[in-house]
Amino acid sequence: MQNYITRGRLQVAEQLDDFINQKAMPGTGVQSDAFWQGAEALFSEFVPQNRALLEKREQLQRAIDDYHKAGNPAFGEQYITFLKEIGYLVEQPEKVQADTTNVDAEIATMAGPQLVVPINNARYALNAVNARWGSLYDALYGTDVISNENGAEPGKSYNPIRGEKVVAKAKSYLDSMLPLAKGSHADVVGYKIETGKLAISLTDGDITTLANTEQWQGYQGDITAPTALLFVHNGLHFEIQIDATSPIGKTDAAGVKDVLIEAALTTIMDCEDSVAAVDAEDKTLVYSNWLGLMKGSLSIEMSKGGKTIVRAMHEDRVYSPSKHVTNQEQLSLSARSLMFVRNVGHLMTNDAMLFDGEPVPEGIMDGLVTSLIAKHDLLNNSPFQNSRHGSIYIVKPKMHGPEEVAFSDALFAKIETVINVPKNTLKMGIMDEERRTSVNLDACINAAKSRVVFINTGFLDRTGDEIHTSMLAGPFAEKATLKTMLWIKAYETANVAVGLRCGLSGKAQIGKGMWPIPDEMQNMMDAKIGHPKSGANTAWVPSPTAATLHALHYHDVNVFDIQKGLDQDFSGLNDILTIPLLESRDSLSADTIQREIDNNVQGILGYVVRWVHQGVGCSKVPDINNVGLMEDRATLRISSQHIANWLEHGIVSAAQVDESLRRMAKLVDEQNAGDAEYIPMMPDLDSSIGFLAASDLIFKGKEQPSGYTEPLLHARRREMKAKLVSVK
Ligand SMILES: CC(=O)SCCNC(=O)CCNC(=O)[C@H](O)C(C)(C)COP(=O)(O)OP(=O)(O)OC[C@H]1O[C@@H](n2cnc3c(N)ncnc32)[C@H](O)[C@@H]1OP(=O)(O)O
Ligand SMILES: O=CC(=O)O
Ligand SMILES: [Mg+2]
Repeated sequence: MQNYITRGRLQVAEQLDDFINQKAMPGTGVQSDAFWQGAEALFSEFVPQNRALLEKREQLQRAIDDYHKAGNPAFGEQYITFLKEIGYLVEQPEKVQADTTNVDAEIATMAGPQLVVPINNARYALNAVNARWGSLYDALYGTDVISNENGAEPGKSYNPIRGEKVVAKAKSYLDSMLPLAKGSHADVVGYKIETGKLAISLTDGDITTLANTEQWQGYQGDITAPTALLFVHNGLHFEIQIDATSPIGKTDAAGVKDVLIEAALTTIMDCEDSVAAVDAEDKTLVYSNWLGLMKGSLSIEMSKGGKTIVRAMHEDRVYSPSKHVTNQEQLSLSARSLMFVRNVGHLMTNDAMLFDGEPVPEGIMDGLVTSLIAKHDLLNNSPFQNSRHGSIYIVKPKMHGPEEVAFSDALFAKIETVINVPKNTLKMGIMDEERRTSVNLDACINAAKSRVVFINTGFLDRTGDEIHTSMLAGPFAEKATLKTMLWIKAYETANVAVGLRCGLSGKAQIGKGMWPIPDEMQNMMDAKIGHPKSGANTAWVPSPTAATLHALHYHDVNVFDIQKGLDQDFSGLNDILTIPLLESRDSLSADTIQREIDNNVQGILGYVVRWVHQGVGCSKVPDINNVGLMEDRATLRISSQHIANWLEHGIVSAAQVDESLRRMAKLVDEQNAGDAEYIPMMPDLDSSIGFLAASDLIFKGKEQPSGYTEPLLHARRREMKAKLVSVK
């Protein structure tokens, strides 16, 4: 039984109430009585509005379903007219100009990777905030960007053949990021500072310097024997690290031991799709990690490589600057990724708080509590600073259209009064990941034009919404084909164009989505160069290593130059609205269908069982070819909606899906056999809560609001938690 503390019309779970009053609030200048009175007023104003917005989603979906059921054309003029008539497609405002102020450089004027991390995993969250800088040597050595050919397998201990390949590759990157006036970094035998300038000795005895001497920013160590030289290119810093006594440095003619590069400029601390947080206990953990990050106090003891270490947030990096940079004694650069917090969307409620006896909309609670916590950063209650401009960065996911953005904008304004911070302190990252947002993006930006700090194409949720919205229009193309079709290309292009025409360049991020194959880094390198080339100044990566590698793309491409040459008037509406249906049912062989179902079912089970049984919100799950895929709630939405769609249109039968579920459950249990924490689904599948959750997600997929997976996942996780408590 949950104990609640009464706060006017609110009841707050005791554990959360204690956390807010005793940990989060002290030091914010916010008084308990005023806070809870403000919170009560906030919920009373916004709960009914939240409900009405959800009802509007349902109403539109019913109208769209009826339209398709009646056999109307799912394209062209008639379709567009219909979408306008029902209020799905709204009149776009003429000229939208974002006027957000006090935005940190990492968001506004820099271009580089954005890391996303489940906030309830302190170990990963700390790793993420520290991923502002990454070792290029480690990133290359540890991934398939360096091939195993010719004896270069990673092996158990250091392989010098692989090491040589790493150094050669890193130096070729240096040649393009930091060209020398003469020769190559591969031929350098010494990097020295002489009379305030860089003197770079080459194997042929010549001494050269940088082609552009302004790139050199400073150094660490003694001026006569620097341990690090700092450079800048395309606004990103990097260091050549020198130590001729280190294991790597002693094999290098110039004593270079590593190249350290600025990597994850920003990180999204995720309370949403990568976490499983279903009750007061889980939400308190989420919020307390955020508090630790905002107060700079989060740390964990962990064992790694046989050693116990303490992981905490990194101190700034300090250099002696070169003369053309500043006359000051020291140059200090942030060693931490600038943090956003992703709140949940408008759909879910959570009984960590009750309002008039009902669980509150979780998004409202997240907004209030995460903002209160972030006030510590504004008041410098931390040895570190997140925003140097007094802003709190919140990502709002899964908003459908401009009314929902306007709701968040008004909510943020009210939260500002409750926690007593200036208007527009709370900034908004708008996920462009629902179809109604994509087709009304100018209006969405307009609805938060003084807060917007990013628009990001969350193509995974967007694909799930694509399927759900047009569930009754016909069977969809195979899952892998969906991401190559007209609609998605137009959506991606339009997002950048809208961002540019709304004045986001220089003020906000135009972002691209996640690389969901964490171990395929060479493929990421081939694919993700497309992001800066498309004019996006950030894109999501799943890990610090991926951030380090993806950072190289922003050296290859100057995004802000690209943005200047792009067509800002692109609309692509017809293409965006072209539903990616299967061209012909006959093109699908029985084998293809079986494979598609098995693959989807395996992904669903592999993810869901850990979510429901263990509370793990983001997993690497092997697909049918044994390739580990990042699975989160958005990828689950796609897989479950896809099967629901094929069931609806008779491409597969319920019996076939059920057979696949049972066969794959055995396989998934086997794949997890090495995990001591894993709770198997077998042998009694019909009473396995995880298995039943996966099955519901498919068979009840058509009825789920917008095809979201949260309602079923939360219910089953709560059931599992209750069961685990009862057997203790
Ligand atoms: C559609 C969307 O909403 S996408 C957004 C949601 N998705 C995400 O947030 C993805 C975040 N990524 C992850 O959670 C993980 O990378 C996974 C689940 C994909 C893979 O995790 P694992 O299988 O544990 O990774 P793996 O074993 O290869 O690596 C673990 C190491 O990498 C680090 N790591 C992995 N991912 C991250 C991350 N996102 N941030 C920080 N560190 C990370 C861990 O700290 C760990 O290092 P440590 O031992 O020094 O602590
Ligand atoms: O949140 C990201 C997505 O792709 O969905
Ligand atoms: Mg998403």
